Amino acid sequence: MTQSIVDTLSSLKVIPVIQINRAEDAIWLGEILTQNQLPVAEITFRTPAAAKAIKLMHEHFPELILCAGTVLTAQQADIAKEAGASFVISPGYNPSTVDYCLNNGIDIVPGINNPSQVEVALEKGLTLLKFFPAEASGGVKMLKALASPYTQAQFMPTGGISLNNVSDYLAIPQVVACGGSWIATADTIDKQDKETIVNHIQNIHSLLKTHKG
Ligand SMILES: O=C[C@H](O)COP(=O)(O)O
Repeated sequence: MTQSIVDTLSSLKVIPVIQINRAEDAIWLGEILTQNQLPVAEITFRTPAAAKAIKLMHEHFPELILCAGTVLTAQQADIAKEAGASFVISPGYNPSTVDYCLNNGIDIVPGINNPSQVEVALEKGLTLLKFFPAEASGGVKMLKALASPYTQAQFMPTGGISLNNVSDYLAIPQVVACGGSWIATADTIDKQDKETIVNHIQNIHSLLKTHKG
């Protein structure tokens, strides 16, 4: 992972986690994200449209930081990279997928939610980790406890995060950015409900203006 991408994620603070059913929706969605100063998206491999959606978003908005989420296999990691994703994210720590990515120049942010997984990741040289599922794993209290022995680790908490608790996570110094599907849910994307998505982004910006750190 390049420091420049980590710095950009850290300045944006929130990553929309996107499940897309019609790849073409990636175009208007990418436009909304870039026009509303949240130029970042995690497109999840939870639908057959994921790869094409990544490709379309990357082609139309090359300035947008694009990653592939729910990457479970080496093959998906390859497809994501080929489509234009800058890095891939997995829900858990899958040793074979991680090793494949490390050996093939694909940046990966693996999911962890306990100390043993953090240590396995650090041993591989991976310091940016997804804390997932954040709320169900103990939330802010758990992440603070988990982060404290590993000063070199940084985290992207995801799972159960919303406007109500995102500030609490961002207040932890080792948190780079939080992921969340609430910004552009699968349902709002299916309905092409652009107004709701823009409102969510504007609410994030309003909240972050008051966020210290
Ligand atoms: O990896 C992505 C998560 O499933 C998103 O969680 P969320 O829907 O609670 O924001």
